Amino acid sequence: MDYNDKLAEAVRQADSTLCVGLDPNIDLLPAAIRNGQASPPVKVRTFLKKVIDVTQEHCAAYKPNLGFFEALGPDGWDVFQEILAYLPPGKMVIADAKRGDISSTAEHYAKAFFEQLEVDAITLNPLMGFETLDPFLDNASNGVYTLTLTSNPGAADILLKTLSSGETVATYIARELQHKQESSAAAIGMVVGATKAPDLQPVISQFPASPLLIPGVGKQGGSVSALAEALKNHHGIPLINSSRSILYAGGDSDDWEQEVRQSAKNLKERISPITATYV
Ligand SMILES: O=c1ccn([C@@H]2O[C@H](COP(=O)(O)O)[C@@H](O)[C@H]2O)c(=O)[nH]1
Repeated sequence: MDYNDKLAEAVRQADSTLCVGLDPNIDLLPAAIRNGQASPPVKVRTFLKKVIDVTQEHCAAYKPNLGFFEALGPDGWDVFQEILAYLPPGKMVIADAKRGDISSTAEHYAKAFFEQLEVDAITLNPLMGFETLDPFLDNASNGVYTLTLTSNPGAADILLKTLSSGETVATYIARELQHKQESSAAAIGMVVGATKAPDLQPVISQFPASPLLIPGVGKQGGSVSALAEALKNHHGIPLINSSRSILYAGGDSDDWEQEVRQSAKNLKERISPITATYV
């Protein structure tokens, strides 16, 4: 199935555009797991499986961020694979890896993520140029989310700079991605930050059919209502990601799983006016 069809089906099935970010920070795990005797990779595996159990009814997608698994050392890769295998069928799986390199290297990243790990999508960094995306784009069932206007303050350092043409770098990237989509089988999506909602419209309007991956609600403080306004004329399906505000909602409470479940449910409900325009 094409990436955009899989995405539409996942959103329809869950009646949700929520993407749960899987960013397992060993220091923030609930006390009941953190203080146990198991090794850090085992603790992370136990934690994430419980998170997946209690959030799956509320989300369309999961976004594991590779950095958190790599930080576990050699076992981290095994945990990553075990978690991928544990994710329920029908959920979109986006590897947040932010890769980007010359084509002979990028070909190997594409093989690793799409052929070995079999994720649905990967995040890519376009700073080395648009040809670096090519190795990821030959299969219609795959998606890529390209950093376009990121949620962090440093987006102002490059992505919000104005070019001599008068447009921002982010707007230029979005327009180039729209051109690239015309000759690509895979779906080309954009990563845009909810924290940048006031600046989003001129960017995403360059590529209105592009699926969007939107981090920045929750701990980064992005406003859901400002985001809804920015997305008003966008046709590509958005996935709205939150990681820490869901994963660590339970703190050290004995009932932490219920609080994680409730946090995912609450965010699903808050973004439901956005979801409603895509189901
Ligand atoms: O512009 C970007 C791109 C990626 N991220 C990633 O999303 C999550 C956000 O985590 P929260 O805990 O919900 O803040 C994290 O994995 C980032 O690396 C981003 O925040 N902004």
